[in-house]
Amino acid sequence: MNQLLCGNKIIKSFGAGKEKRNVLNGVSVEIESGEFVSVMGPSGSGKSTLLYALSGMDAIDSGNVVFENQNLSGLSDDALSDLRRKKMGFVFQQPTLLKNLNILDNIILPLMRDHRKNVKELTKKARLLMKQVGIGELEQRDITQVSGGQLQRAGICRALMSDPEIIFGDEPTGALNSKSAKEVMELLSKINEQGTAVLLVTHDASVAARTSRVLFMRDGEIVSRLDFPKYQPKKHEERIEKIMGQMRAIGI
Ligand SMILES: Nc1ncnc2c1ncn2[C@@H]1O[C@H](COP(=O)(O)OP(=O)(O)OP(=O)(O)O)[C@@H](O)[C@H]1O
Repeated sequence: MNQLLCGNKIIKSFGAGKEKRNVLNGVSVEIESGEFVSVMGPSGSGKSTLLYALSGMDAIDSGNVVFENQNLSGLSDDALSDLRRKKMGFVFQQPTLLKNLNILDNIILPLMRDHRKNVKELTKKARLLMKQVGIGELEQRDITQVSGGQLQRAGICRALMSDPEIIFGDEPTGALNSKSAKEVMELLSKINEQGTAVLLVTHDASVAARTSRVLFMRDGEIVSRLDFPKYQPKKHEERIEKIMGQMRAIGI
């Protein structure tokens, strides 16, 4: 596999003067093309901050982030947002969809800037994705007229519109009931099997158990990791046990 994303000795602080505090303390992480990786750790350990640093959403104090051999800090703001729009997809705990647009328009909106003349093509693609994730009937619905799980699936369709190399998920199942969470994880697994790398932050060992590598964070550092073989449903509980055991062992 090829290296897709690499963070080297990332330091990120918040605040200034006496209030300044390092939230990432020299974290290094490598993600290969097509990998499925999760990040776990206590609240405040820096998981989301790491995700935002690796995706170029937040600037870092020192170290570097390299995506497909490009150092993100060497890119102009325009080039960086272009790269993010074309190569990265984002799925958040609460999908940031617009209330005055229906589901379909929300899904195609981010790419309208690149494809002004291709609304028809974008619509076709969005419809295909919606069908694949099981929300094909909902395109005209307002975002207030669907369930949390359906909304998250719409968020995933939006993230997939540009055929990204990687999807970043910040607690993508955090606001869902366990059934919807399981469905969303099945969907992310399917997307990963089709070749898209997925990096997600989660508090849920059952979510992390679907991934093939779990990174454990504490105080702004990756303190441990677990690598798993190809996912097998019958080994799910065993994987959860391993993850919980590792967390106990390192005291998080
Ligand atoms: N914009 C910000 N300004 C100041 N402090 C921040 C900012 N963003 C995050 N922090 C602080 O950085 C630390 C790490 O936050 P982060 O959100 O990365 O943690 P986390 O591990 O994802 O936590 P959680 O599991 O609760 O979401 C926290 O102490 C948080 O308060």
